[in-house]
Amino acid sequence: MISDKSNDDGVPMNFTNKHPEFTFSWSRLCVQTRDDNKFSCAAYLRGLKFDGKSQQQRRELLVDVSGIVQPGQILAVMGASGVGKTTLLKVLSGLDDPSTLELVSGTIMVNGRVTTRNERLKSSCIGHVEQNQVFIETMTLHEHLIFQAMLRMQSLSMTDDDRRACVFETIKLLGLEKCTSTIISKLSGGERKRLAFATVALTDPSIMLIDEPTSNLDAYLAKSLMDTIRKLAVEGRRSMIIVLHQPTSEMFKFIDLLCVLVQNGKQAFFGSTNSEALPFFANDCGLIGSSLDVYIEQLAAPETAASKEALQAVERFAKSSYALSLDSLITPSNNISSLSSSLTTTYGSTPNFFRQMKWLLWRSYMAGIRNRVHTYDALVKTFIPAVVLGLLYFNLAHRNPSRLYKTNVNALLIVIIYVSATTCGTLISGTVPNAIFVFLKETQQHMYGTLAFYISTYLHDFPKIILVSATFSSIIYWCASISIDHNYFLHFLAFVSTVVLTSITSASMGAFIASFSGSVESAVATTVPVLQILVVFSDYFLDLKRLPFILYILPYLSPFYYGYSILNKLQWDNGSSSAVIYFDIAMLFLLFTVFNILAFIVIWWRAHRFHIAEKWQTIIEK
Ligand SMILES: Nc1ncnc2c1ncn2[C@@H]1O[C@H](COP(=O)(O)OP(=O)(O)OP(=O)(O)O)[C@@H](O)[C@H]1O
Repeated sequence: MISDKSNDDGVPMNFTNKHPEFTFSWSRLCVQTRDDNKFSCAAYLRGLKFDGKSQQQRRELLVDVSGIVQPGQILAVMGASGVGKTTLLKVLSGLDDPSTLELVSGTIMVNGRVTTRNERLKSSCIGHVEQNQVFIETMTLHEHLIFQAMLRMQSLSMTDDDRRACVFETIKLLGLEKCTSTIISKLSGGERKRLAFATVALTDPSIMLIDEPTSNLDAYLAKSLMDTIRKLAVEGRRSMIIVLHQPTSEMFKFIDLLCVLVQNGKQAFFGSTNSEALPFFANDCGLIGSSLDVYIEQLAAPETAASKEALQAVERFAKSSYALSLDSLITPSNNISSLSSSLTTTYGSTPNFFRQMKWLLWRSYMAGIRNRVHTYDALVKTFIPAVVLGLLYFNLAHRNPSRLYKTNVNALLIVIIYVSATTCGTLISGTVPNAIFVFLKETQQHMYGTLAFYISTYLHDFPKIILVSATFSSIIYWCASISIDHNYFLHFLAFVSTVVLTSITSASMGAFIASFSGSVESAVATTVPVLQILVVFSDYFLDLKRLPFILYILPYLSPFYYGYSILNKLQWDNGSSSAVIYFDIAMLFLLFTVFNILAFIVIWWRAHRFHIAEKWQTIIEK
């Protein structure tokens, strides 16, 4: 519940100013989909569609949509489900996905100056509360906001204590005190909505775009939240755009401007809620009724069920005096004074690298300690096969001193590195795609860079990989009494280190596969067969000298080839082939480094490709 007190007290200090005031306008926006029929492997893996342009069937999502909102005003975008309200908000903030959407034409302006998607994304002054905000579900509400405050609040002069105080005020403002320590996955729909709003409000943006703030809220909470939004807009001189799905007459009290979209993303109205909307719908369109919610209900009807008047609303609006006066307000300006307060002066500054690392590691730790499923999964995958294999091969030397002994030990060596490497490879590919998904969202807000993300993810997962592979190999080593060396302890250390090194190399391959996978499922489904194929090239299953020429390179890419070679020499050569062992170790390190660099490059590319494409386009157009 939102306490009356938080609203009566007014807007907290940190939300009331300092940001520049921006008039936000857009003119004749037309948006189409890039529907692609052609199957492509990259598209399957990433859900992205780059090629096959010739086979595209484009669909119009927005047609000639224009509007303007000034500081202190609230604009509500309304219309039936699927008419393009969310698409409009995403295109305005720059959070649209250029791989599936194409902004065909139109201009988006701040203080009359035309902006690019990249500029809007970079600016700390545009805050977008998405319909389905991405959260790390195992964090508590308070931890989530602390993380956001530490990396997302732009003011460099703020101390960590100031940031904590802002989090406290935001929680109070949105009536979230009751669930401060609740894990996000356990929050109700309404609480998630308010948390999403709080996350963006923390950054004190001048322009706020909020997708369906009142859905999932009861009437009292919806009214209280609208009251808060109104205060943020009026007292904080913000330009607010909200999407409202089911407007009630109560809601219109909070709104200054109205933009109505109808089927296929066409604009049926833009203007003032009080003085223009009622006369337009009643007199110009001839709709039946006397209140705005009744008119909007009629406009939201599907084409087959809509009245003749409702169907003509788009045409009537285009010819109306309201459209003409809107056109005169949204013409781009080359005025120098408006340039001086342009978006480029509000680019967010990313915190320094060590701060990024510190808070990313903190978040991974806090989220990780509650992720019991993942911990149990790793334990089950480590202990059960280790105990089963340990029992099957128990005391191998004494049980089986025959000529089969060597064959059995070699089989056990390859089984150990294969199971350990696959467990570690899938451990990484089973978590990294989700982390990348959150990273791609957060990097748009300039919270942290690719390097800090990659290193912190690695530092968090690295100890787990070492623990899993060392525990697994140690259990089997001692159960099977593998060592025939006199120096048991040294042999044991070399053995376990080899299994760990092979496993972290396989994990780096898992990271590489995960870096371009669209989901955990596709990453794991690719990592397992890749490792299965590579184990065949370990020199255990095949006579590698007889390989066809075309496959000649594969053993050199296989961590199992080097790992098995080291274990084999440690077992039977009694230290006589140390030069070969050093070469194998060096190759494992090389593979580890190369695959990590490749994974980093792919993740960096995914985070920056649209910026680069936009920059190229600007250079070409110049
Ligand atoms: N990236 C995309 N690729 C293809 N089609 C899309 C894409 N994004 C949106 N659409 C389609 O565009 C239409 C408008 O979607 P949008 O989410 O903007 O509607 P909406 O008015 O916000 O609906 P709702 O009120 O139900 O949230 C829908 O038919 C949707 O399927």
